[in-house]
Amino acid sequence: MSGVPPSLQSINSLPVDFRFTGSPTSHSFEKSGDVNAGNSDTNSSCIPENGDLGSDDVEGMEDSESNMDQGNDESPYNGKTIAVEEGPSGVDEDLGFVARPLPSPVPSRAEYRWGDTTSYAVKKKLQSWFQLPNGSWELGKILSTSGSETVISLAEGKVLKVNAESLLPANPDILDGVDDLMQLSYLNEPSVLYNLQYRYNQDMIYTKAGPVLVAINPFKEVPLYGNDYIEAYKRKSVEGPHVYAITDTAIREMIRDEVNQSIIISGESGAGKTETAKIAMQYLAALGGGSGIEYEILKTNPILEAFGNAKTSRNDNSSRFGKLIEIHFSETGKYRVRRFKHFYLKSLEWSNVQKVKGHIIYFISCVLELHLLSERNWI
Ligand SMILES: Nc1ncnc2c1ncn2[C@@H]1O[C@H](COP(=O)(O)OP(=O)(O)OP(=O)(O)O)[C@@H](O)[C@H]1O
Repeated sequence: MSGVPPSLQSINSLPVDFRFTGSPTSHSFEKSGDVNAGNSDTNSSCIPENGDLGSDDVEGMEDSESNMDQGNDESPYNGKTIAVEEGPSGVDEDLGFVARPLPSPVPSRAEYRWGDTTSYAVKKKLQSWFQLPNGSWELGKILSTSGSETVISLAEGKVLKVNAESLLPANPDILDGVDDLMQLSYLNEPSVLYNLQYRYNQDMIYTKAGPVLVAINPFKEVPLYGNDYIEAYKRKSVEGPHVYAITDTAIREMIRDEVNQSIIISGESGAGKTETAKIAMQYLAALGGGSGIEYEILKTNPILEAFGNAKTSRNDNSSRFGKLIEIHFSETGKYRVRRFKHFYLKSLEWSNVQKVKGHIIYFISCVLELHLLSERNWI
């Protein structure tokens, strides 16, 4: 398996067993002022030739759009307007039941927020994202606006009349590929997906989201690892988002604040949790000077995997065990950071409870714990 999603599909609209297909550079989604890019696979067949898809919303898309809404009920991006229903509430004497109170027509704070950015984008005629009925996002340029109706030009010269509230503002080109999603002016679903894809196309598989590191599985070798990179992150001569940087921060904060640290690696099966844990351990092992028990533990991985892994429909090398890896550091490490001969790794395996016990634990199947211990407590 390799490659990127064929288009900027909505997270909520991804089928359960969505697979990556195609090559890493195929189907790349360009963003330009002319909006002449995008995925030709997107659902153009449902768009009438005159491009006029109705005024309130996109006509001719009702069926598929309502399907889309069903899949996106929780999304703040589904462009739904707030239904203001009128009618009595209280006891209905004819029917003899207590009518439920009607939803408040007052938008929530979140709705105000999204509404504000959308109207700002429309007013300024910024590039905006429009969600097609198949869930893909397409970039459009706002041509004109009157009332709630907006005319946008999409890829391949398609011109649509849409409800302004169904649009989400896109970020200016200067923010393309920022290494922290927090830097985006507009933090909405298509902007996040676009930014991740933009970086992924250049083999930048790591992106920060504040203190969280987002990693995209490249399904190929990427030139981001090895001694040169480890040295660079140790010296802090590079600052790009990386597992090495997260691991470095964890260890430094453990030593500085004398507080144990945990690195929680979560993601669906095949996302790359096990590989990511190994990359973090490589960094710790290198801090230990490149010899000692830490390397021995790393070398046991293939043996553990031989017994504890299996081929599944999602991953040729799927871990059948959850992993908790505790790494104990001596207090003296505080002063002699390089002397990690004092630490040892203890790798605990427990049967794969996360696969049977459900959702939440399922996503937390690899935890690295860094413990600062007094040497006299060592076993
Ligand atoms: N950083 C990476 N660089 C290159 N390939 C990777 C990387 N991360 C993951 N992969 C590829 O993806 C495959 C699946 O990754 P991995 O086994 O770590 O997934 P997982 O999240 O642990 O899955 P599961 O929950 O099923 O055990 C790996 O065998 C490897 O081929």
